[in-house]
Amino acid sequence: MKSPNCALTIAGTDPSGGAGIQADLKTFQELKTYGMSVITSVVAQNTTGVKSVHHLPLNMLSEQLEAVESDLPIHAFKTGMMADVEMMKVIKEWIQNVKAPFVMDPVMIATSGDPLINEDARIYLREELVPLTAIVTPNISEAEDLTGDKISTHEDMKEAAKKIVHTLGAGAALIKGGHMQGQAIDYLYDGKAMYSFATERIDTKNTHGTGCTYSAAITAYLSQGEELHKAVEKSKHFVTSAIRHSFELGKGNGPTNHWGIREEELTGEFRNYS
Ligand SMILES: Nc1ncnc2c1ncn2[C@@H]1O[C@H](COP(=O)(O)OP(=O)(O)O)[C@@H](O)[C@H]1O
Ligand SMILES: Cc1ncc(COP(=O)(O)O)c(N)n1
Repeated sequence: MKSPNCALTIAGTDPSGGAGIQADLKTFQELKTYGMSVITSVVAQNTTGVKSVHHLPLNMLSEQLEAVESDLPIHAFKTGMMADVEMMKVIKEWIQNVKAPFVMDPVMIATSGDPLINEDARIYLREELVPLTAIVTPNISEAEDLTGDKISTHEDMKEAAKKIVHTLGAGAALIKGGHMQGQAIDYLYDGKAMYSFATERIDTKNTHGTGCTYSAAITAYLSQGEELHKAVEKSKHFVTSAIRHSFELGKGNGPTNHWGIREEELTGEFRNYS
């Protein structure tokens, strides 16, 4: 068999299987992408929240990165939880030798409200890592943190996307509207054009891992050579299906369904985006 497209995630874990590394690998697999993973932190969490976190020693982080990069192709990679500046420095050094699109999910707070990254790390992420990205995918509060501006309207979302590209130096910015009212609308700005991706709001609390799943899907499509705005459009479809078919599991915010898209292929429920 020919060699597959290969995607790597660099992120924290979720033993309950809905977010982090576990969500990323499930997404890669669904999208026929060979998935690889480098763990930054082991997180004891479930659908109700984060219980405790253990950061891997820095040498283990760099040795994992080296183990993957020295042996296998990387066609695209993403980062999720990177808890502190020391870890980010190791990852930055590694990124500088890798010639593949970098998708950053600027993970700061879990859906449960628990912080996943410290204050110094927010600044380092913004100043040193955002400029290396092909695309950064903040939700509303992460976009507010990155830009320093309050976001209340769709116009504010578009302004934030432009600022993240033109002022912070990202390759592109996708501002996710999951936490706004009304339709679930996301805005993508790639430095030239503004695109919007809209779906109906699905009435569910089971959204644990949506951001991880979305950015992993974008990484998978980019690893296949898909053009950026097409990769986002297809990923919006993927994450919407995952939310529509999400699971009533656990006592908190249940996980999304990574095979939701297969259920829709069977029943023919496809959506178009503006
Ligand atoms: N209830 C919902 N119905 C439909 N789409 C949603 C819903 N909640 C979130 N989304 C979508 O899921 C994706 C993840 O967005 P968001 O929840 O804002 O990110 P995060 O998980 O990082 O907080 C976006 O495409 C957003 O529009
Ligand atoms: C290790 C890890 N990374 C990221 C998230 C964010 O999850 P969500 O996609 O729900 O914002 C999480 N809960 N745990």
